[in-house]
Amino acid sequence: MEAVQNEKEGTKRGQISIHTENIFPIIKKFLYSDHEIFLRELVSNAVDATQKLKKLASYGEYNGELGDDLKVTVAFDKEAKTITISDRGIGMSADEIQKYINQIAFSGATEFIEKYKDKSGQVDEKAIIGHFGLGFYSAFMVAKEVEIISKSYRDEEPISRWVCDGSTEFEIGPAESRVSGGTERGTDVVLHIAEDSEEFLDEYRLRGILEKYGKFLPIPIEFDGKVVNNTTPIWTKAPSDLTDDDYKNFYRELYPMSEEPLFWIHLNVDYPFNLTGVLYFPKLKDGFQFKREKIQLYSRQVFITDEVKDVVPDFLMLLHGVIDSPDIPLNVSRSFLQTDSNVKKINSYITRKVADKLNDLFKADRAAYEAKFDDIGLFVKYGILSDDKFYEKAKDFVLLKNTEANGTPSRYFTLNEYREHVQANQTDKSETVVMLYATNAQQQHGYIESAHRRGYDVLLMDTQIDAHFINALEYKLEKTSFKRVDADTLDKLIDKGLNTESVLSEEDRTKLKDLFEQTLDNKSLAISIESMPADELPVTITMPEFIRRMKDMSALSGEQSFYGSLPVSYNVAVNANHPLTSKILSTTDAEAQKTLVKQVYDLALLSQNMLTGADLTAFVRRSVAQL
Ligand SMILES: Nc1ncnc2c1ncn2[C@@H]1O[C@H](COP(=O)(O)OP(=O)(O)OP(=O)(O)O)[C@@H](O)[C@H]1O
Repeated sequence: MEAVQNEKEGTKRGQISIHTENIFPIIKKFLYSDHEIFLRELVSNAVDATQKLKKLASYGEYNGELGDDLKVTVAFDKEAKTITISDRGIGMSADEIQKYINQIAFSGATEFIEKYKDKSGQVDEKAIIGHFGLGFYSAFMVAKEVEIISKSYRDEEPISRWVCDGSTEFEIGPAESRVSGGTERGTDVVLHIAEDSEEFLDEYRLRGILEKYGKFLPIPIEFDGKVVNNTTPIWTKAPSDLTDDDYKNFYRELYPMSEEPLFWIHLNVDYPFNLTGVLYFPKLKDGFQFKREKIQLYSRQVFITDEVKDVVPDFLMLLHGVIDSPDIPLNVSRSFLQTDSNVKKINSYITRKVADKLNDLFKADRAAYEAKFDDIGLFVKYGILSDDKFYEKAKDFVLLKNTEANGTPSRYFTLNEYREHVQANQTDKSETVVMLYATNAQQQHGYIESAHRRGYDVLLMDTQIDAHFINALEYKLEKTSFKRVDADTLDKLIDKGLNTESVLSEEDRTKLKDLFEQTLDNKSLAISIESMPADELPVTITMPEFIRRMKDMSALSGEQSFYGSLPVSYNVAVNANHPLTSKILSTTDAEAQKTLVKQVYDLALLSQNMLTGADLTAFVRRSVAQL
């Protein structure tokens, strides 16, 4: 540290000096955790160099032949233990090599953009990948020695050769020819692979890396005589130039084994950040059997990662597709992504676009939207749960589906429509609209039917996310509560304050309760005698809403929770007004009375799909004996 005496006595000011010898090994080791990245960096440089040449030609600053095949070639030699990346781009003179390569972190790319910014006002920053002036050095993660043989596009410059063994010393001098033997413009980067990196001297491995990172690079990349990339992926084109088939084909290119997507969104922004991409809504099979990490993140057509956790809102992680943004740097780190303001903006932009698209689909063709809703519903509900801004839009297009009633097929409603639909008949004495739902139309059939008989409507909430969804709706919607049809007796589910008269005396009620308690002899059952309409079942088993819902919610989160570990409790409501109840009371034979109690209780279990094993066998025997 150099230090100078400050005016104030005893205080010194200084400047920390960094020595390249010290920092070089650190860069080599920590620049990228993944060594295969070297190829991405070097191929990106070669693509950049080619793009720059095209740019110069378009500005009239390069008048030579561009050649038909402005491609980048990757080759390897197992014997010589080399990997060579060659391009026919702008090339470098000896001075430029000294300037761009020898000065770490002095990026030629940044300088290039600066220089050409004002030229025509249309320098395409997006076309230039490099930004940091560090990428080249990733070569030393796998090579013990690196050669650059380069011929500048300027005719007067001779071919130069630079060699460095990864120390801070290098050699530079003239060369006779390029690696190909010719003297044409462009650059060869020859890596002499270190012993611990010989795994890269393998056709399969190299092709894999090229296909992973370079699948959509804008300049053809040739490996082993074949071009590995598609230089004009659809996200680089204007939506108006694309057909549905183009989008579907591209989806297949990305995910060869997948079913056709439901629909897609073409993203395209250039202010306040740059972003293009196509997001697909996949067909989701059976609730939550989806795979995350399906969205691929690119920066100027270079693949970066498929961990888009911070760029894409969590609830949209189920989407598929690509996002390309030059505003996301190549060497991204998690902590960077989390704090970067562009990333936050991208996140809310994507949320908005998705909401708008869904809204458009809903408005444009409701029937088609409804047909897809079973698949889309998961995104929409998940979005409502996780993002208030999304909810603000989604509340108009999220749909509720009811169960079919007496031959009336089920229908979809928006939140407002549904409220309208049930308000008159399902408002309780505290002015709360009670929305009834079933989680399994088959298992809860008996309860659904009883509700329908009273003219109530029952929603179907049969996806795993629904417990959370209705919980969220209860918070968001005023004076609304959701109750599962079997959460209580109907009079209590929607308590209108109208009590059905009981035909039983107080004494009979106590007697009946004691009789059920003794006969069923189960401490976890809460038995009550209720005055219900005579045409409802003699016994109804219910499961209180709150604990059950909490259990359902914790089941989805997969975590052990307080509610998850609670035992299920059941309420047994005996219908005081049912004729069988009077019959039980008037039966004088104690055994016959017990049999009746067991029988009506088992019937209630049976209707709830809860009668199994030995209890079921006993019930069947008992029933047969009575016939
Ligand atoms: N194949 C090449 N042809 C011409 N110039 C090149 C080539 N490879 C590297 N360069 C020059 O060397 C510079 C430094 O390259 P380097 O990869 O270290 O950084 P960068 O590409 O600018 O940024 P990044 O760190 O993002 O890769 C480049 O900006 C470019 O000017």
